[in-house]
Amino acid sequence: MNARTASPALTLTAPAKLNLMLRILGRRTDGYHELQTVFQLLDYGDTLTFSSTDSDTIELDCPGVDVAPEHNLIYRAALLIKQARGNNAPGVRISVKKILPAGGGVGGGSSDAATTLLGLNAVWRCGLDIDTLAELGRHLGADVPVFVRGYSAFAEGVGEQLTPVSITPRWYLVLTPDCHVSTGALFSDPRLTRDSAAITLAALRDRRLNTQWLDEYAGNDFQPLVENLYPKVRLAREWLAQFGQAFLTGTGACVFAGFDSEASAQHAFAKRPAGLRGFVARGVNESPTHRQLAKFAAAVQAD
Ligand SMILES: C[C@@](CO)(OP(=O)(O)O)[C@H](O)COP(=O)(O)OP(=O)(O)OC[C@H]1O[C@@H](n2ccc(N)nc2=O)[C@H](O)[C@@H]1O
Ligand SMILES: Nc1ncnc2c1ncn2[C@@H]1O[C@H](COP(=O)(O)OP(=O)(O)O)[C@@H](O)[C@H]1O
Repeated sequence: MNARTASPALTLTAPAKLNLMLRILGRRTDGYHELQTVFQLLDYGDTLTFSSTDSDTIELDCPGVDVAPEHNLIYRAALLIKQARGNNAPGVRISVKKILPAGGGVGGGSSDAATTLLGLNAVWRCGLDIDTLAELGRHLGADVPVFVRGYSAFAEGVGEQLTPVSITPRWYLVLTPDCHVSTGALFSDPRLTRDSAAITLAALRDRRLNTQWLDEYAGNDFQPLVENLYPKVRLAREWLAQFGQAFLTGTGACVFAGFDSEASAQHAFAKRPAGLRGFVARGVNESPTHRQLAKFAAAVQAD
């Protein structure tokens, strides 16, 4: 192995998120929307492995994502880090095990992008700090910074102003209706309501969001429009509602409900209507990616 390819392979989880509440407050002059949302990270996601190669290219093996390789958010994130590194970055192969539904509102593409920024920063020893990586991520998508920072958060602005929160841990059953919702098309739909009242930071109290807080503020402003446009989403959400409050995440199409135990979530999942896909996952306040990165850094240092 030559000096430019000396890093060991690194495998990281790119976790999913749920929007436990989402309010659209208004539209800015640049067309983007002011939001308030609670990002709940999940201990469940895609797996990305970064291996050094002897070439100086970025090779991407990402089956299951229906976009040209150069438009894949993983490739675009890798290019950004390569440019930020400035001097000749070694080659890398990025192999992806994709389990999150693309365009499902669970942030799979954004999380893959954030994990690539974090992973290559470590493998290539770029030394970029989290603020710089979050800023790079913002150019790839509004949801990328929360995954770069790696904590569940109350988000404002277009989703980049983050206040860490501690959410009472729960298990979530997430269902994936078989339809693709375009985020851009929804935001530009004239029927979308954009005038929700803002939650004040004071309402976050001590930043501990328990189930009582969530019961009070839960709801997603995209839900009525999405259910109108995609009846399969409404059917899935109504089926879930027999187990407790059920909501759309992000712009959909996934819907979710919270449970007190894994067993009760799995029990409900086992009863789902035929043909409906989904998964059960635990809500976490810290991203699994950051835990794995800390282990990698310790191993590299000990080497
Ligand atoms: C609304 C959320 C909630 O999590 O939906 P999901 O994507 O997760 O479903 C996200 O913030 C979405 O973020 P993300 O999916 O990264 O969106 P981007 O690629 O940045 O933007 C896609 C398009 O949506 C519109 N857009 C996006 C974010 C925003 N705050 N206002 C907007 O108007 C813009 O037209 C933009 O061109
Ligand atoms: N690595 C990737 N994984 C998933 N989607 C990707 C990826 N790269 C680019 N995309 C594109 O980004 C869009 C949104 O992806 P995603 O983050 O999964 O959606 P959402 O924000 O709704 O959860 C997809 O529909 C797809 O066209």
